[in-house]
Amino acid sequence: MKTLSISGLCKTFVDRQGRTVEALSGFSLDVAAGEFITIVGPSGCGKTTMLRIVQGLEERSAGTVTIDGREIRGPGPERGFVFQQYGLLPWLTAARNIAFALDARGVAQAEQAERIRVALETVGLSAFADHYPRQMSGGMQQRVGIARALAVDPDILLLDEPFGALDALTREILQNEMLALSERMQKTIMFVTHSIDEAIMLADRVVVMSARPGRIATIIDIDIPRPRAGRGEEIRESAAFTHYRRQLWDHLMAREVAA
Ligand SMILES: Nc1ncnc2c1ncn2[C@@H]1O[C@H](COP(=O)(O)OP(=O)(O)OP(=O)(O)O)[C@@H](O)[C@H]1O
Repeated sequence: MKTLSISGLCKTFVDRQGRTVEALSGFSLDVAAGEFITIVGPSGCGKTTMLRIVQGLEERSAGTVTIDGREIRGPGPERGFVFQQYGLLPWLTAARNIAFALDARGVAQAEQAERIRVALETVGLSAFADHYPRQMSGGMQQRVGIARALAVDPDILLLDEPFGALDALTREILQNEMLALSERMQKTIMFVTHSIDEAIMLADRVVVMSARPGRIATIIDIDIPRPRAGRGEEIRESAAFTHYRRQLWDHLMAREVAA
C-alpha cells in the first residue's frame, strides 16, 4: 500500500486560439495508504484533469505529486487507471487488451498469462478471455477495464467516472464489486463520480471540489463501518446514509449556484 500526496496542483490549458483555461488552482490532498477517496464537484471543475495529472497522463502547470515521498513525473507501474468509456481496443480480445497494457509496462511475456488469468478471475470474467469488446455488455467491458488496471498490480487505483456510462442496475452491481475488491485488496483509491450515492457508498472520505478552477471545497468523512460489500440496500436505507446524502447535496448545490 502506498500513500499519495498532492500539493498545490495547478493546471492552465491554452487552446488553439491562445485562450487560457484555468482548470485547477491549488488542489492539495493527502491520501493515506489503503484509503478510498471519492471526488465529486460541478461539471468542468477539473476532476479528470487532476486524476490524469496524478496518473502522469497530463503535465501539471505547478504543484507536486508524491508517492511514499517520491515525486512522480510520468506514469508508473504503481498506478493503474480506469477510464469512463472503458478504453478497450475493439480489435483485441479481453485477454489481448490486458496483455497490451502489460506489454506497455514491460511485464515479461512468461508472466503475462498468469496475470491475465488472475485479473479476469478477479472480475468474474474467466470465461470471456477470448471475447471481443463488441461481444460484451457495457458492464462486462468495464470489468475488463478494471481487470486491465489490476493486472499491472498497482498499489494506487485511479478511476475516472468508471460507471458513468452504465445503466442503474449494472452500476449498483459494479459498485458492490468495487467494494468487495477494495475491501479485499487494500489498495489506495481515487474515484471520480457524478453520483452522490456512489460517492458515499464507496468512500472513506468524499472530496467536494469547487467550480473551476478546481480546488477542494470540503471533505466529508464517511463513518459507515466496513465491510460494506453485500450491504448496499441496508446502507442506502440507513439514517447515516441519508444524513451524508443531504450534507453532500447541500454542498454541491451551493457550488453549482456559485459556479
Ligand atoms: N486539453 C484541453 N484543452 C483545453 N481545455 C481543456 C482541456 N482539457 C480540459 N480542459 C478544460 O478544463 C476544464 C476542466 O476539465 P475536466 O475535464 O478536468 O473537468 P471535469 O470536472 O472532469 O468535468 P466533468 O465533470 O464534465 O467530467 C474544463 O473547462 C475543460 O473544458
